[in-house]
Amino acid sequence: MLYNSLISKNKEQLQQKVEEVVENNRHYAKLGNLASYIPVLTEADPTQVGLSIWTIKGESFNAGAYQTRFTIQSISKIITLILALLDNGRDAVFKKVGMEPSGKSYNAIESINCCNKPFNPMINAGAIAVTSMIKGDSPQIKFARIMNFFKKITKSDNLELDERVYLSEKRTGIRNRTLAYYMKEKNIIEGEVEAALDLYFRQCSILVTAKELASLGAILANDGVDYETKEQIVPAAIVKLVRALMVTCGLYNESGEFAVKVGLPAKSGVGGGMLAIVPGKFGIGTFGPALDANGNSITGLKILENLAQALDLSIL
Ligand SMILES: NC(=O)CC[C@H](N)C(=O)O
Repeated sequence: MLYNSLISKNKEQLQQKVEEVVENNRHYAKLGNLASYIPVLTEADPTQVGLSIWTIKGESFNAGAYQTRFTIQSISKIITLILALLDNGRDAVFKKVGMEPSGKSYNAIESINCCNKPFNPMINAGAIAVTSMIKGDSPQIKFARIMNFFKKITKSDNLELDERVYLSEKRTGIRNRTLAYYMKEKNIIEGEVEAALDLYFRQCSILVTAKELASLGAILANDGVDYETKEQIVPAAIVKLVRALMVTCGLYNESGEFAVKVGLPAKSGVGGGMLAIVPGKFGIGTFGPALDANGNSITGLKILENLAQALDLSIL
């Protein structure tokens, strides 16, 4: 495989490739738009592009705005899903949330299936339901548990909440409120609806970098084992489940096209981040806040497509 020969023989070649794909795809930013339904997100610089690769041997290759901080948004859904699975077990979680692609956008009003469950944990409705299952005696304790787990799984102590983005979304998140109240009526949301929404808005507003996403990706590529300490942070069976949902639902109604063009488990966020996993090899984090019509980073998609082709990365 090209990747194997690159990593063992010539690290400079891989570093060069990383820089090249960032430069070659920069211009696509012009074709996208910032997420304006969360007003503070329109303050981002749409021309920024960054890429980071973190291997399971602990090596990293970076280019462009890979250290710029942005809100994690929907990429947080995979981390809270892992925590909810650890807290409640697989049966309890999937009693309330489905495992099928919805074929609709991440905040579609048609997010609930015929059994009154949200289609999957990667769309907003499913993620809000999952977040409502996280354990803790108070909202503060629940958020502290989420934050600590985010820090552990990204191997970064620098994570913090972007208070302005959080308040901006809390004020304007009417669609998420609508979905959550409907799910409360159907007994999907546990506890108070506003408390679940508040926790969800907070988890989405945690600041990360492309490099931190790549590090998280490396742990998921390494079947849940921290590539430095060798600690099993997430059981391998949960990693498999999450990677499967990323392939089928991670990019919402663009997941099928992405599987054809790239062929990797991935998750996007409207803050401009993308995370992709190359099992057994490395994690990839990208940043580019200009989004396509489906809410996925336009430069992130192009970068991943180019990288997958150049390094023959598809797992399919
Ligand atoms: N796709 C996304 O990143 C959506 C996350 C955003 N916080 C929302 O709930 O709408």
